[in-house]
Amino acid sequence: MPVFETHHGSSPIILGLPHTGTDVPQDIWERLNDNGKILADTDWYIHDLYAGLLDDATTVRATFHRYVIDANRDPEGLSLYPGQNTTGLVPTTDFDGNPIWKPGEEPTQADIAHRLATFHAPYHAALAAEIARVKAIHGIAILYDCHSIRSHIPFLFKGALPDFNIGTDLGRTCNPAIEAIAVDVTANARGYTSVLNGRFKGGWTTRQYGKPDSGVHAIQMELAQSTHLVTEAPPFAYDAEKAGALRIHLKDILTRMEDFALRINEQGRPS
Ligand SMILES: N=CN[C@@H](CCC(=O)O)C(=O)O
Repeated sequence: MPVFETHHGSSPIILGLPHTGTDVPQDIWERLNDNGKILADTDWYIHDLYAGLLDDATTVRATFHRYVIDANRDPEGLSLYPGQNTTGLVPTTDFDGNPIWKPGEEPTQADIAHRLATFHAPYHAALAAEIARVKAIHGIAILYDCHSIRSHIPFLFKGALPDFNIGTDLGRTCNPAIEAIAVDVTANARGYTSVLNGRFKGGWTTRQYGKPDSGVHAIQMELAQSTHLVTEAPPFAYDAEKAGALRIHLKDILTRMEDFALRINEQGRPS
């Protein structure tokens, strides 16, 4: 079972998709409790939502579920938000704080080490290789990490989440012009709400790869699932009409970021 899928595109944009996978090996599946087996914290359909928005963007998609191991967490196990509720490298709870493993079946240190080597490391080796390949072509690479989450999760945040949650680790992970594109498009998207570096500031992926001084820019987009699902509960069905309206804005963001990267590349070329 391949643990990731890649499309080697020609665009300067790379779409990271760490949380849309639903594959769980049988031996791990048997250790999940009934709550865990709902796989509630999946970024449902996010790869479909972004499909075809750019002509030839690179995509790197984890096919394994985040309950196997979370590709958007520090492999050393460091918390994304020390002191706040969040989920870990191999989560023990879902986003509501409820256990996902049968009693006595929580992952051991040996399990975590095995899953790091089998899932997390190969996914990130593929992502790093694509970033290097794209940067070699264009002199710049923009990693846009695609996420979604339920809009109401009291364990993680108060009230309702905005529709678009842009994360750049307080501006550290990309050129300000790239951040500004996401802010401008989402602020002007009628009927939608948005925030920059609110509750979701960018996960480990964004923080790890976003090194603007070296030409690698990273930005995370966390979408409220109410923008493209029928309901944010099982069976987590896709709402094609809502998604169609949302895709217009996502396409605008990605197209403008691609144009920015191609322009920078042109300007940076020796004459
Ligand atoms: N849908 C996923 N959300 C991300 C959020 C990362 C962040 O805190 O910015 C995650 O848990 O990995």
